[in-house]
Amino acid sequence: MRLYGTDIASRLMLGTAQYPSPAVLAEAFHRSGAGIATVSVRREAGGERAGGAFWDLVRELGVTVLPNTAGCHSVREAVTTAQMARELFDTTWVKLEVIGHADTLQPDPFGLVEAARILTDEGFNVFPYTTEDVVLADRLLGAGCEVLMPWGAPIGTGLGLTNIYGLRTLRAQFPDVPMVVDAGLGLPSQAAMAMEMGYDAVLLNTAVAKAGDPAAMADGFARAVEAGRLAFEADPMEPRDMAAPSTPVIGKAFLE
Ligand SMILES: CC(=O)[C@@H](O)[C@H](O)COP(=O)(O)O
Repeated sequence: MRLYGTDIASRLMLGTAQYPSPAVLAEAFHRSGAGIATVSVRREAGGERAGGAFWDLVRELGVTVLPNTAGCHSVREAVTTAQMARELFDTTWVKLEVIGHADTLQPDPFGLVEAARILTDEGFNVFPYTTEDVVLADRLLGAGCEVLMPWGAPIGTGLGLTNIYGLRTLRAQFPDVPMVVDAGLGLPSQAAMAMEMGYDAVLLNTAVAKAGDPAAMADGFARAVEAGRLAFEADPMEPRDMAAPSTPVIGKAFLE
């Protein structure tokens, strides 16, 4: 998978928040084989884990760091946080979150496009956390984003793919744009489904960090992502309403 000119081996991306301990976080990453770790710059920089130890732990994971602007509710906050992330991690990559609604953590579509334009003009490679809205997707691409990250469901809910029609439509409308289903996944089967639909990758955090055994869950997600991708590439059959016998011709084992 190629994102902003960089080859990423794994199609699973993991968040770094809410793990019970640094050791569990490291083990979960190890079992997941994730190629990208996302880090909330604003939360970590301001919280009890502020300072070198947490950043060092993230760097030691040996994966590509995708800083995010989680917790930002305005364009200004998001842009400032992205600029801070660039200094901290020496990267132009940023997962852009501009939250517009406190209860659903739904992105603010207007602020998102505005912030995306400012950041791409400043040379950032923006990964916008968005919805399945095709018009918003079009505006984000117009603002210079080359990757989209539509939600599966609101962050932290574990509800899975709540708008399958919308996600299918989005995927079909922009077939050449790399897209990552980000947020709301609760189970590996939901990640597999996103991959079967042709999404390029999934990003999740809560489902792994809050599992009873985060490392085992990370492993489960890794296998599901791989299985889903294999199925997509294998050109799945079209479902049909009418039954059809699996062995239609007597005495003929193969179609050829
Ligand atoms: C870590 C991160 O970037 C989250 O904001 C992300 O959207 C993951 O969401 P879940 O915790 O629902 O998987």
